Amino acid sequence: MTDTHVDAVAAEVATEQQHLDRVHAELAKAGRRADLVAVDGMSRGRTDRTGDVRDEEMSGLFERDALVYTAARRISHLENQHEGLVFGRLDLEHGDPDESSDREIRYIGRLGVRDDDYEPLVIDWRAPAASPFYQATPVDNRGVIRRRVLRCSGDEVIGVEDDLMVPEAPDDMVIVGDGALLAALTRTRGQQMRDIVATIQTHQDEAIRATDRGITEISGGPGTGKTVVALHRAAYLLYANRRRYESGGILVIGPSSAYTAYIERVLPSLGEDSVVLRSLGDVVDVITAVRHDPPEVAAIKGSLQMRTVLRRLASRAVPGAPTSLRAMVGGLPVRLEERVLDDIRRRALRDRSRNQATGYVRELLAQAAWRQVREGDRDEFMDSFDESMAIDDFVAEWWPQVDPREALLWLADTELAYEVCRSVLSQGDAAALAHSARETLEAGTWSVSDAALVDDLSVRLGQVEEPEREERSFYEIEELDGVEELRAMGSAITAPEMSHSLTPTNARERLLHGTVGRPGEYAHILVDEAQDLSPMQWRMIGRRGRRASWTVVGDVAQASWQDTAEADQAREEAYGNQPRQAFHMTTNYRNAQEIFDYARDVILPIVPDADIPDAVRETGVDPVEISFGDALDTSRPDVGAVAAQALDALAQEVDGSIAVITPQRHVDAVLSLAGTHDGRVVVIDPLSTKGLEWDATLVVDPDAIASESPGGARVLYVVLTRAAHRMTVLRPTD
Ligand SMILES: Nc1ncnc2c1ncn2[C@@H]1O[C@H](COP(=O)(O)OP(=O)(O)OP(=O)(O)O)[C@@H](O)[C@H]1O
Repeated sequence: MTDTHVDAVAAEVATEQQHLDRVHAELAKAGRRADLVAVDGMSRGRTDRTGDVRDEEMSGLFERDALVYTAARRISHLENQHEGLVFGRLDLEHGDPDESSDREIRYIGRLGVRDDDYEPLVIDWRAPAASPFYQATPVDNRGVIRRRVLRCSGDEVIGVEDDLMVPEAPDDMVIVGDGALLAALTRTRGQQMRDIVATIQTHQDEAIRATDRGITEISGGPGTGKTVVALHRAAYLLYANRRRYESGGILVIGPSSAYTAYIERVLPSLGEDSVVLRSLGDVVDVITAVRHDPPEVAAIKGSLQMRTVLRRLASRAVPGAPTSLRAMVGGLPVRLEERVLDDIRRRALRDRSRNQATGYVRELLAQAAWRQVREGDRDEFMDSFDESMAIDDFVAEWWPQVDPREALLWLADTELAYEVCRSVLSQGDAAALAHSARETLEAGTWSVSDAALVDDLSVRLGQVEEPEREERSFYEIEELDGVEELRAMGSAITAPEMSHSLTPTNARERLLHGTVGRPGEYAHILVDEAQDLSPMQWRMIGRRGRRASWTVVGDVAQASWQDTAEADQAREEAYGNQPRQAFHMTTNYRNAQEIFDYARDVILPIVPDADIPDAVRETGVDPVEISFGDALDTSRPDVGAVAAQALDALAQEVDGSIAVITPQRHVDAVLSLAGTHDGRVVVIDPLSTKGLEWDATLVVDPDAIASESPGGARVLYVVLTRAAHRMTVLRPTD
């Protein structure tokens, strides 16, 4: 770089700093007089010179007015994140490009800010006036001469990167840098996902701003930005139609709590904190599951055949309930045998949901009792029946309120499991369900696939009617704390250990704390890693989006759910009859090309039609393979020692986060590496890596990962596409 160039860059940075200072001065005033700060949607009509404003955008405009008073709070939130409130600048031409008086400058930021004269100092990135920032290309420049990305640290501009959108820059315009995208991709990743608001690419922008009607499906191979695009879309929807989406709610579903912890900063950094993030294990209130069932059990629990099993569970007699009624009512002996009681149960369940049928059941019992007695005055008999404490006791035992979780635990009785699974599942599968329920009772924690079953049962049984809601119990608090610990480790590996000191009584109490509520409904549902949802999980999510529009993100080659036809059927039911639009992403922004080539060679022989994107960035460094000794080969260091050494090397090469990804069989050998290298290292199981990424990964025993995982090589493919810059693979000696 020549001295003149350095001076020119410094001058550009100084100019941008001046503008940023103006914005901050305005914001300081906003703290005192919040009504002078406008979120930009307030008058998007005035700033959009390129097109008409649609009706719903206008309603969005007025809704944003209401946010004026919260703007200062939001902005201070953004400041704390050090993300840079203003990140872009457009120089547009309105006539002769060489005539500086014909030019317009627009600054683009996370929120819109206006000065006292109501002139925009910053335009919200989601406003139509900001769209040329994302849509302009040299081929179709949309009036843009120069697009500039500002890099800021707090309120200081530390650099600029320009893209020139016309063949030659006007004489008075300086062009700096090689473009912002590559700079962003080369940066260290850290522990949490960052927003990409400054470098959204044109094809991504199209998916982000697509109409909110019906179903939007976003597909693409690993690292193509599906997740980050979907999250920006959520922020866009809130902007474009705030009334609908803020009051109706947006639900974002991801595969694991490690994933929700990973993405949870993106929306707040875009100025939105009203979106509900849930992992598949905590969609149902009062259940926070992180434990995974073994693949074969998860496959049974996820399949649509469970509907029949759950229907039978919900309608059978309560285990241990009396099988006949014997009581004296009004001095007369009442005897109702099992067959009569069964008929009453069936009739009650035909007309009502179980937990709402208690009064009705009493009526049916009274009628049956009268039919049997037929002596004296009917009304008198009915009154006596109504007031009988013996009948109260009987009803309490025979027709108690049934908690859906309790009903699922009935499966722990193998005979009962055989009965409700008859002709639907094999005896082996029924026994596996029974065994799994017993394990749940021992562990005191639900598995991720149990959540969808509880949800289904809760709808079948109806809301449990309780006198009043319980306080949050000791076990609930403890369980949530446990989850935080897991999040911190970024690993589900230790889940079963949380329960080692539980007695059967408090394990049960922990499983049943709180009350399962009705499924909440949302206006928009965003599902990430959709290829992994089991049919029963689609039903669970579908219940929350009966009137919702959807954004659904996935890649079939990364699937860990095998029966795609059944999952597709359940997905169709969840969508309902809504229009669809599809977007396909083809550029891998995450993996260095050398890393992705390695992963591609693993997946293509197994899934020949896998969606293979282009990786845009090279590092010149291939993944490293190292072998370790095992019980049969003690001439080489064991896996723990080799992993520690390989990790030291990776930690030298990258500044950011590192994951050691290990199959169950090597967990003990590598667990002590978690938290090393200044807390940069997590140890994580293969399934929990879905949707996440690190600067470097250490992949332990890939063949074992494939053989231990439900999706086999597809899960290994996920694992091999998690590293941005470096990857080391450890294999046992042949
Ligand atoms: N336009 C962009 N500018 C900067 N970074 C980007 C851009 N698009 C994507 N990225 C980065 O690429 C990485 C991969 O994105 P993301 O996790 O959304 O991909 P994905 O398609 O969901 O991946 P996978 O299916 O493998 O989980 C992230 O670090 C993301 O920030």
